Amino acid sequence: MPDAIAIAGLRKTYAAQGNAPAKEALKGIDLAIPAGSIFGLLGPNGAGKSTLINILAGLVNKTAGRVTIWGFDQDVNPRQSRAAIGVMPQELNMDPFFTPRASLEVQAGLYGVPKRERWTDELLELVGLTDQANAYARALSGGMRRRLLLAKALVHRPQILVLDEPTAGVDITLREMLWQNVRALNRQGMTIILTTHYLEEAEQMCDEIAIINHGELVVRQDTRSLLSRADGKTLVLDTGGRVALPVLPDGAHPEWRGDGRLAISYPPSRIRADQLLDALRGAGIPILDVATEQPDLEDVFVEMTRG
Ligand SMILES: Nc1ncnc2c1ncn2[C@@H]1O[C@H](COP(=O)(O)OP(=O)(O)OP(=O)(O)O)[C@@H](O)[C@H]1O
Repeated sequence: MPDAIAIAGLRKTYAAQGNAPAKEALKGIDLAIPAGSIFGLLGPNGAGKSTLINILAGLVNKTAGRVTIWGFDQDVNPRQSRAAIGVMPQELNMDPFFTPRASLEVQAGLYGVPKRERWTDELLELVGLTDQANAYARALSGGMRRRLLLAKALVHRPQILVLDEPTAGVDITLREMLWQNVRALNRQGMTIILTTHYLEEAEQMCDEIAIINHGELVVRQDTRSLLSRADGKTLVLDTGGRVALPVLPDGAHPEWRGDGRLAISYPPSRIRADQLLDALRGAGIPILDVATEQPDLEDVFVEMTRG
């Protein structure tokens, strides 16, 4: 797969303003995002995610480094590199006097999309705004505005779609609709980059994940192997009530839960589940039911961004 985006040595320092000192928001990021992926960009508040996205979108000037979008160097071919990317921003401000249809037409005009190549009606249909096509934007609900922002990001048929916190404060129905849209676009070949604070969502949606912290890339991995980095699993057993426990393999930590079940956390890199089960059975402890609990992205995230 060629890279949709290649970033090398990317730095951003915001100049000092008044009493605020200069701020180094990105400290030399190297990152390649493969074409066709759904890529998650995660990090705690202030990590530099918006700065990175705004640089990609051409809204913030970088201090140093190279950004190549769909094969076009941002400094050499600014127009082509901008045309390859569409950004759905976080904030919901929009012109209150434009209807959704007019908004999309204006946006298409800004990108120089000729009239016959516009797909306004299809876009309105795609995001479920056909019925509101001619309503004033100020009459749209927050959810409808968000959908309009998604449509606006797509007017010029970009190869890469960037979503900045697309589901922050959005209800379940809208969230599902957004994700259906995003998956459908991805199936058609569009590369998707998203930031989100909902780690569960990133875990479900993203093929690959990068975590940045304090302006540095701390990890970039496919989601599955990232999850397996957290070396901790839990075996949860119903032993029919509290019983005396035998000695367990070194590294296993048993604990009785409030519901009377026995939870044994262990590092799967060193201990296998059957060693634990053998030890219990060897001590004559009945095992009425077994479940396992895997670490999730939240665990990995906390581990990677600690300190
Ligand atoms: N225009 C600016 N001028 C000065 N400092 C800025 C500016 N924009 C961002 N910063 C600082 O740069 C750092 C990175 O901010 P950024 O908004 O990129 O983080 P983020 O990861 O997007 O955070 P969040 O999840 O809260 O949106 C922060 O310390 C922020 O205060």
